[in-house]
Amino acid sequence: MADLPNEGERSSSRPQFDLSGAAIRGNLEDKDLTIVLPNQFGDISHLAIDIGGSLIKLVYFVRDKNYSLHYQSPKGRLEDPNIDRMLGGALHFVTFETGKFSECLDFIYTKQLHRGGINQRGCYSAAPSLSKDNVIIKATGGGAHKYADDFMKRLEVSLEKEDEMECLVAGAIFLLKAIRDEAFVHVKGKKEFVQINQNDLFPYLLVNIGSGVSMIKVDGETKFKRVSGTSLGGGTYWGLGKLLTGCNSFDELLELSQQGDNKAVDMLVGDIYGMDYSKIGLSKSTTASSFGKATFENKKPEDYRPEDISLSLLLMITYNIALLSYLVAQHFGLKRIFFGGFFIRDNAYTMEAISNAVRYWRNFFCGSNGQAEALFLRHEGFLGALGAFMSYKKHGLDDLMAEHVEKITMGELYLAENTHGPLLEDSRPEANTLSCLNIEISQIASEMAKVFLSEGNRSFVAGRYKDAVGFFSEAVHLDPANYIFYLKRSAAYACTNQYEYCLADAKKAAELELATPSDAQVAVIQLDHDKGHRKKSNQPEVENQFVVDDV
Ligand SMILES: Nc1ncnc2c1ncn2[C@@H]1O[C@H](COP(=O)(O)OP(=O)(O)OP(=O)(O)O)[C@@H](O)[C@H]1O
Ligand SMILES: CC(C)(CO)[C@@H](O)C(=O)NCCC(=O)O
Repeated sequence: MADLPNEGERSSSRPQFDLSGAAIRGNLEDKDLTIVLPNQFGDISHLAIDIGGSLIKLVYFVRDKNYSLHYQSPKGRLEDPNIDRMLGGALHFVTFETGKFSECLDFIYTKQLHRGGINQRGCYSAAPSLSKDNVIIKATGGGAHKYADDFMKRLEVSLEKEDEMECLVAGAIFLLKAIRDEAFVHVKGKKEFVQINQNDLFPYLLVNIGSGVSMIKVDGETKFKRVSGTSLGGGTYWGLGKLLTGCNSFDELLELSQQGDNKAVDMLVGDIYGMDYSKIGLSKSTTASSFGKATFENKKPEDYRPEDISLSLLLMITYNIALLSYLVAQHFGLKRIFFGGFFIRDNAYTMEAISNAVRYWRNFFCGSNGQAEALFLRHEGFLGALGAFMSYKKHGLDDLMAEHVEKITMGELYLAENTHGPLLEDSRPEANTLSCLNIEISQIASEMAKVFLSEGNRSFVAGRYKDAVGFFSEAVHLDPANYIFYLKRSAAYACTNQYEYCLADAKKAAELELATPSDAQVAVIQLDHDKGHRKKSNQPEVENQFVVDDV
């Protein structure tokens, strides 16, 4: 087992990730993207973030004994205070809209992810006494630069910036090398998972369709170059779609496209020729000009159905990105094009359109000799965040023993009809992605406060009064209306000879506890008495009567 770092020594230099046995938790039909790391025994950094033009992506690790291959629970072992450090765990994936940045900060704060998170038993996964100066979070994307000050102000953490392209590449390589059932092709509406021979992975083209599009030629783990890009991206679909249809969310716009008929908006070859233009290989149903029909029809914008507009826009964007990608791949002689980014949104229609376009241009240019193929990744939108996560310590995937990386056989087919709906569903509500936006923060805060309360109690009983003050303060911060937390902190302050604070907290507790004033009032009297006593004897003795059971 890896040596454990000293508490409080949290820096960017971290023990190696143990990726052996890494696997996606759900089955192939699931949207659950949680990645289980069953053999991660050493300490591990808990949060990385990718702040893009449209979306913020979080990846965080939570230890969990259920995911440990080696975990046995003989009686007594659970009492080992170091047990948490020996367990495996899982990587969780969450997104927020960049425009709702403060909700993301609330989420991180409430879960205390910036301080190492809370483990299954409700304890800090990292050092509770962590010096705030040491706390860094790996971050990538443009927002890592733009929002660094906000992180410092709200969470008192520094963002350690990692280059966006490096992170995209590192994230993709991690997924392709370590995770089974990650990559797939889309054929006739179905996903077909593919086994990628690790010795034959490079070179490939990585096309990340975010707000804008980056095309990266990847020749090796650290050998890559951004060879092209286009501003015609996910932001264009969502931005134009919003303006033209009045939709309130990306998912609503995408949903509309499913009921759309692009022929109602697009000018087809048939509209121009009245027939196929077979000499150059264009059938009459081919789109000749996206949105072109509006030029000759005497209609107002509101006469066009939002469904048709959405589909026309979706096809316009996907076909053009696919064409550009194909041409770039062809130019560099690359046979695989991996498409990532949240624009894809696990949407069957989008993937089908991209795959068909790549196939069409491959046949057009190379006939049956063509090899270029479109591939997709289940963690499509999280490449950058995963890359940032991996960068805590340049992990060197080659160090992994080959037999540790599970190889996949051809996965079961995935039915494309099921690909709509929320992208990332998780059986546990706290690990949901977009649904996190609706999370009841105050309820979580109250639960978290109880966790801090019990940690405080534990420290108090163990005589670690300063730590107890820290824990009870966190509880007060999270749930300032609960008198118990002030009462507890008051007791802890008494033990550290901070009588002014002790009395102030006891009074606050009495003030809050209107329903059953007796507890708090007794405490004030008791503390007033203790204060006098201790001033005389100078002994930090406080009776454990204040350490009552958890609320
Ligand atoms: N809930 C959503 N809200 C907004 N956009 C969404 C949503 N779901 C999917 N998208 C699509 O995903 C795109 C953003 O993808 P992604 O998160 O990969 O890029 P980004 O990091 O925000 O952008 P960039 O890398 O260009 O800064 C949006 O432009 C939109 O097309
Ligand atoms: C600016 C970035 C890299 C930010 O992620 C992305 O949005 C992008 O690649 N846009 C396309 C820019 C261009 O090459 O025209």
